[in-house]
Amino acid sequence: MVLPPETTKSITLTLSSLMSTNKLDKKVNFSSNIVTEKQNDNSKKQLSQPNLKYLQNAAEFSPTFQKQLEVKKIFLEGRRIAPVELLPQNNISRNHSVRVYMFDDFLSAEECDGLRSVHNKHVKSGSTQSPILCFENLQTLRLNLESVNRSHVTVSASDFTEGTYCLNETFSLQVADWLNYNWSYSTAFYFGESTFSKKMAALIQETTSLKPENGGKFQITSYPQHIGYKKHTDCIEDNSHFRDRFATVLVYLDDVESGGETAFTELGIWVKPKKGRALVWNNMNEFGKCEPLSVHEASKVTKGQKYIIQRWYYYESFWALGKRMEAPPLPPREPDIGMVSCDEFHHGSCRWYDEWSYDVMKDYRSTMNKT
Ligand SMILES: O=C(O)CCC(=O)C(=O)O
Ligand SMILES: [Fe+2]
Repeated sequence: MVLPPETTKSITLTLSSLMSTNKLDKKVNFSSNIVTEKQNDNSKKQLSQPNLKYLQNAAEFSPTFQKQLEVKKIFLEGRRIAPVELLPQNNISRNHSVRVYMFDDFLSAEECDGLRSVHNKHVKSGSTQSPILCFENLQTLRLNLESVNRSHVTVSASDFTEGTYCLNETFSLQVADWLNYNWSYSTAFYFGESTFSKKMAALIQETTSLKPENGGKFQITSYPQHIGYKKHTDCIEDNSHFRDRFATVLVYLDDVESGGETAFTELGIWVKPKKGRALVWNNMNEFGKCEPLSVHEASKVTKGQKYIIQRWYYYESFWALGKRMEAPPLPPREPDIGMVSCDEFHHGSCRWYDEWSYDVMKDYRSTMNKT
């Protein structure tokens, strides 16, 4: 999916105070960890001046690079956590860098249950109001409408609230209804916000060599029945910079009754969700090039629900990576309202998020495109 919220480019717009991550460092108790900060009422905020401290910190930051994925077996708390390489099941030559590994029992049943429960609570409290819907572009909005037999609804750029790719609250409600609320739900927590985040980052480092400082947020996602996520790469093909997702770590937090497999369509690899099972793969090669063969999809859940936790590891780290940033001032919105972001129609799906990203803003995106 194309959603790089943890990018340094936003410094040209705003970004002021950053919360001290340690403030939220509580005991393992999962429920206290996810998004304890209330969203401010951004509707009245103007773009603030770039914060000097931020700019200084960002300028002084020296990146670390993650160019390899090296897996190994460990024993932890009575569990044997061992990698199994999943080999391409079609005739594709091995002349590419993508490696896919599976570890069963990566997380314990208690950890999976704790993460699911905190995610559910958080989604419930965040979805008391219908969310605002944001789209990759106008064409994505059109194609989404077409997919639910609403091609007769005429939409234009003026349907997006000024400065954004988001619909206003009333139109969001209408489109959400047409789309039948068909999306997955993501909640996030950040390194240092809990002892669990540190434990998980250390476990990943030990088993895969992926450095905690190259990791982004921890994202828990649930897929209701009939929902999946279309075929996509986690990195941006032909990207001109290295601040992109080198590797993905995904752990299934429960079994799924039917469907919900992660399918690497080009490699012919197909993985069934199983509670505690991790899937780890690289999306980019050692030279920082996005590998099209890493393309994958979340097949639709046909019965039950699916839960995963993911963390992306970036080829080149940057100062804002893995830090909870202040939410963007646009679009105007009620406090605590959720966001649904719909990625480019053919390479992504719609997903509800508990936090707002700068990606919804037009001027942010034009800055991204120019740099
Ligand atoms: O849920 C899955 O199996 C894959 C999810 C995924 O690829 C993503 O969110 O980028
Ligand atoms: Fe993905």
